[in-house]
Amino acid sequence: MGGDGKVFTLSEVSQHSSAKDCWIVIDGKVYDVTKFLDDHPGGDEVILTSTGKDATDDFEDVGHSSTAKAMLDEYYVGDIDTATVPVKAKFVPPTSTKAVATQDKSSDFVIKLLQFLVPLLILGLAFGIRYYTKTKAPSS
Ligand code: HEM
Repeated sequence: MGGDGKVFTLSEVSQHSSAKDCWIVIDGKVYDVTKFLDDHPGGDEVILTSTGKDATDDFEDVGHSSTAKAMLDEYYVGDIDTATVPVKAKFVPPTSTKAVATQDKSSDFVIKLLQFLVPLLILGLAFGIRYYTKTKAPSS
């Protein structure tokens, strides 16, 4: 089946969400899988739950074989108007980058301070011991 360059909106595609008339969207393309529903090895239910939305992730997550991917062409009816498909939410790390940056800066400062203070402390201790042992030592 050829697409004839047709472009559908997501709401148009959503009108074909039943077992008797079933369209799905995968990778920006619209497929009329009505005739395939009964033959689908994964059953018709899974395909029906993937209607009315971008089913690319559903299709990819299953790990369909190249044979399955090649079968898609047969059901191609047109393209989706991508402007009508909601953009997927992007992953946002739980802590803001600003907080992480400040945390990094303060621990950096503590490390630098310790790098400066610890040798001084050791030097001071060495001088202290030297002074103490020198004054206590019996004079010859
Ligand atoms: C036109 C679209 C689709 C085609 C041509 C198709 C084709 C196939 C084929 C040939 C298999 C057998 C295994 C393989 O060769 O990878 C399969 C399995 C499967 N498909 Fe699809 N599929 C389509 C859409 C979907 C969608 C939208 C879902 C939704 C999640 C889905 C879920 C599954 C599952 C769960 C299996 C595994 C069945 C099992 O191993 O028990 N498929 N599909």
